[in-house]
Amino acid sequence: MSAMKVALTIAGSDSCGGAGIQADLKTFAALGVYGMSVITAVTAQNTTGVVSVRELDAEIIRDQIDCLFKDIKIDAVKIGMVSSAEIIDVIGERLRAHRARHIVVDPVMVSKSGCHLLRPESREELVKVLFPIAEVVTPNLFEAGVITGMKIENLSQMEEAAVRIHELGAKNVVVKGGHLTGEAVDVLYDGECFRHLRGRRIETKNTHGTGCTFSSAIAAYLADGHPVSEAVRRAKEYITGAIEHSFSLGRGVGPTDHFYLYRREGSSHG
Ligand SMILES: Nc1ncnc2c1ncn2[C@@H]1O[C@H](COP(=O)(O)OP(=O)(O)O)[C@@H](O)[C@H]1O
Ligand SMILES: Cc1ncc(COP(=O)(O)OP(=O)(O)O)c(N)n1
Repeated sequence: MSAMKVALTIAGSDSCGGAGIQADLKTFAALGVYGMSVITAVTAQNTTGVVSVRELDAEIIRDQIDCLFKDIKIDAVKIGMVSSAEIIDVIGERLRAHRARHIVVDPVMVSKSGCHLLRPESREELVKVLFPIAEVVTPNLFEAGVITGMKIENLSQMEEAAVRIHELGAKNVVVKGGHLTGEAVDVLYDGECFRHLRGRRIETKNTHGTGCTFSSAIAAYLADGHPVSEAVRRAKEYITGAIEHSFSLGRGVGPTDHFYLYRREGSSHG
């Protein structure tokens, strides 16, 4: 039997479990990878929005990272909500020190409900410190627009944004088209070629945590030894299925289902 693969998420906690650390750990588990977490911030959040945010101190973030890397071989790392420049700096410095491999950066900026999960004044630091250590970065249209200063409304603009983000140091860029209309197409750029990852658009309001789930699925497949293009292709298939089986929870935007493949026929949810 081959050794268990291990993935680490460095992200914020989402109290309602649809995004952040909780979505990442569910994704790792569903994909058969052992999941570990470094929490950067705690959000009080439900399906209708984010009520409040508390960043953790840089020291406890550093200690979480150091104690894991000193003890355990980590096959891939996903980075989500990082909140502030100080937190970004400690993550970048410690991941470099530990020579972390297969880093996926989801440059989370604002939640779907409109709450800032990264201080706007720290956006440049995120790009400067975390993009050069990333194997894959996964901006959505808004994030790609902020990073490049472009207005992005179609596939050719997504390609141009991917090239510019690649120039900022990320080895592979996936610009996600989840917020366009029509087919859900993402653009992968590896510095040489573009690949269009096409998925059927699912008509649902329940898309809480889609970006978190997609990026942690990429990390899980990288941990499992897949090359980037295959990891991204499989992650796209996984998020499409998870959105297809998303469900209503609470009064707002419900979560995706990570475990639909495991449910016995006949079981149901709302
Ligand atoms: N309604 C949908 N139907 C199918 N795929 C979707 C839908 N919404 C988002 N996706 C896919 O989910 C992934 C995450 O994208 P997106 O929702 O844009 O990220 P974020 O949560 O960062 O805004 C992408 O692969 C995107 O194409
Ligand atoms: C703690 C935390 N991290 C990230 C997000 C954003 O998640 P995302 O997958 O981009 O989608 P929405 O939550 O905005 O639907 C979050 N909400 N909370």
